[in-house]
Amino acid sequence: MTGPDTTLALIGAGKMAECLIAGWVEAGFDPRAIAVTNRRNDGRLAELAGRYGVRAARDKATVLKGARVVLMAVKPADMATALEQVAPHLEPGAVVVSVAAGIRLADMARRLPGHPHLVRAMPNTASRLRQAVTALCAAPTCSPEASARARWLFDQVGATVEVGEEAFDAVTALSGSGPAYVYLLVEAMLEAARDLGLPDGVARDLAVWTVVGAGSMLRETGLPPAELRRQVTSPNGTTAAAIAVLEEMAVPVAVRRAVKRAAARAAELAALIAGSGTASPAAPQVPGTPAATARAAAPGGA
Ligand SMILES: NC(=O)C1=CN([C@@H]2O[C@H](COP(=O)(O)OP(=O)(O)OC[C@H]3O[C@@H](n4cnc5c(N)ncnc54)[C@H](O)[C@@H]3O)[C@@H](O)[C@H]2O)C=CC1
Ligand SMILES: O=C(O)[C@@H]1CCC=N1
Repeated sequence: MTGPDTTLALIGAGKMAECLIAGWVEAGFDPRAIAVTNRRNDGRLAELAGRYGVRAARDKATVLKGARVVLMAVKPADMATALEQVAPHLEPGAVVVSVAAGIRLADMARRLPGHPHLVRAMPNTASRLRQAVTALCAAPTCSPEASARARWLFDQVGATVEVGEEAFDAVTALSGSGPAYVYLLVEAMLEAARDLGLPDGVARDLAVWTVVGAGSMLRETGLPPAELRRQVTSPNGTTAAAIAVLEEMAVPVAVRRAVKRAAARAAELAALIAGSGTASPAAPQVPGTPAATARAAAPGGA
């Protein structure tokens, strides 16, 4: 599946990098065409090399040699340093793709002066199973061929969609972070199932297939989620009783607020590289939540 044009270097060997590597190898990508590096020499590189057969090296010059795609998979706070380390070793035609939340194309360009082929991407961890959705946006300076090269890679691990850069914080909040919202819901469903006396294994199977089935219904029928929900909800039945509790507890309001807070946090993370110094390393609490209220009430709290 791969040739010299898709020789790929990953900068950062964390969770997102591994999900992408797993997806690409599963897609038939030659693991020897993938090189990965990491900041720390803590066994992580050997682990990935052993698990997937990829090449791994601490030295950036080694992994970047011949790379036609350079995937930046470090945390937003580490992006400035990582880009500056990469800059001297880039092949002229390489496309540099960042998957970092918040980091803007203009911020990448500042750290890679004179390098035109820049792409932002927001995948999610389902790339491990080739079921991700990835949003992409290329810099205006990026050649169509380089942009297509980047998109092709993400096509191998799920669906892709091109969006304007102004949409990226919203995309990050929706589909980048989105799997975690679903997992939280399943965690709570499983805790309730245990309280109701269901064995853990049975409950997990039931919950997993429920989520898979609901996702497939959304995808295959194309119906609005409200209509699909209506089909489940018999008047005065069990679902109606459950939904009444969720609405009483303002769960839909909380979810809307959570997704918007994630988007706002992406915008704050942009400041980490822009150097404005306004971003806090940890996400601040949403005003009105118990933790935020407690902090605000504490001496010196804000
Ligand atoms: N985890 C997720 O579900 C998703 C993460 N992302 C983005 O992917 C990026 C990575 O996230 P994770 O994999 O979750 O984080 P992680 O903390 O698991 O991995 C980041 C890795 O980068 C390494 N690193 C830091 N500075 C480096 C440098 N200068 N050179 C080489 N390696 C360096 C760290 O040692 C670490 O192993 C973040 O920017 C995040 O916003 C995007 C979509 C989903
Ligand atoms: O939580 C984060 O900041 C990253 C970006 C999207 C998913 N994980």
